[in-house]
Amino acid sequence: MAAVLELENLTKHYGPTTALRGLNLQVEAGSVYGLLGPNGSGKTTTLGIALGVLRASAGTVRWFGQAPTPASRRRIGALLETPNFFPYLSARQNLLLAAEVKGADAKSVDEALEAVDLAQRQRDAFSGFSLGMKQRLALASTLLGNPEVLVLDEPTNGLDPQGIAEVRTLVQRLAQQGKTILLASHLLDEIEKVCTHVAVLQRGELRAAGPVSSILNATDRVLLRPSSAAALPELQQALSHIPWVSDIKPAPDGSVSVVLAAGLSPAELNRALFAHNVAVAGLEMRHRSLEAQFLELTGK
Ligand SMILES: Nc1ncnc2c1ncn2[C@@H]1O[C@H](COP(=O)(O)OP(=O)(O)OP(=O)(O)O)[C@@H](O)[C@H]1O
Repeated sequence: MAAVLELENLTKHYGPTTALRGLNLQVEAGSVYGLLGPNGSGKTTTLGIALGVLRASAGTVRWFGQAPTPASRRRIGALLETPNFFPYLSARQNLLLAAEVKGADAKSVDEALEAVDLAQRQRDAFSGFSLGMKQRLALASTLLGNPEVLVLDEPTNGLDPQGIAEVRTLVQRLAQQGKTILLASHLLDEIEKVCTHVAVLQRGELRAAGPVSSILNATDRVLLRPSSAAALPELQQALSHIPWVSDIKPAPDGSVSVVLAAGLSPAELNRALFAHNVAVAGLEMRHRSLEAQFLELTGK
């Protein structure tokens, strides 16, 4: 996969405040990359530098393998803050104005309205729109000119639950259509639902990065209940002989939790124990949520 965006060693100082410290990040084509971090962790600064609206104190930005140019900028649609739509103009009129500023044509307006499911409501005034519809229109404005990449800062911020659901569904659909998406959020839930990859930022530093699924899998644990209290030592003994089992931890309730190497399943563990003549009374997968990891990573 080609790298769409590469950030190398980005550092940003705002006077005495260091907002980013040597950030490295690579966004591959076709991914939905989540930038996850608490308030003030540097997400907006990262996006601002990537888009060229902020200047880095040090480090480099490459889009599509090259230093940014006006031509590469046209391949990117961005939503950093809520656009100022005119309340009494229709959705279509607002987008036509935005298209004029961007140098996009009317066909692009039709496509964008279609993409965000507002074609039916395009003649209605913006002021009558629900929060979700307003944000979908904002997303439509990023689609003008049909960019390959979308950069979205907290796209569901301030929305009601219905609006959040609408916007998340839309982001997923745009990703399915092949857009590469870089999205900042402080919501773990959002990242888990929408993103393929995640980078966790804390105080301007990268704490973890990778596919959402591998970050989750890497820390899943399997919980085993021995057939009786007396069988516990035997179970632990057998586990210690299985090379792809690690971090064997007895729990206060008499069960044992372990970590399996990548790609191995609880069923395979059961078979391996059976081969050691050990049968367990229970075996269950405990997914450690991204939230638990995030809290651990950020020391909260
Ligand atoms: N224009 C600025 N002047 C001074 N400090 C700033 C400025 N912009 C951001 N900062 C500081 O830089 C740090 C990172 O801020 P940034 O907005 O990038 O974080 P964020 O993760 O996007 O947070 P939020 O979600 O609250 O916007 C914070 O300490 C913030 O106070």
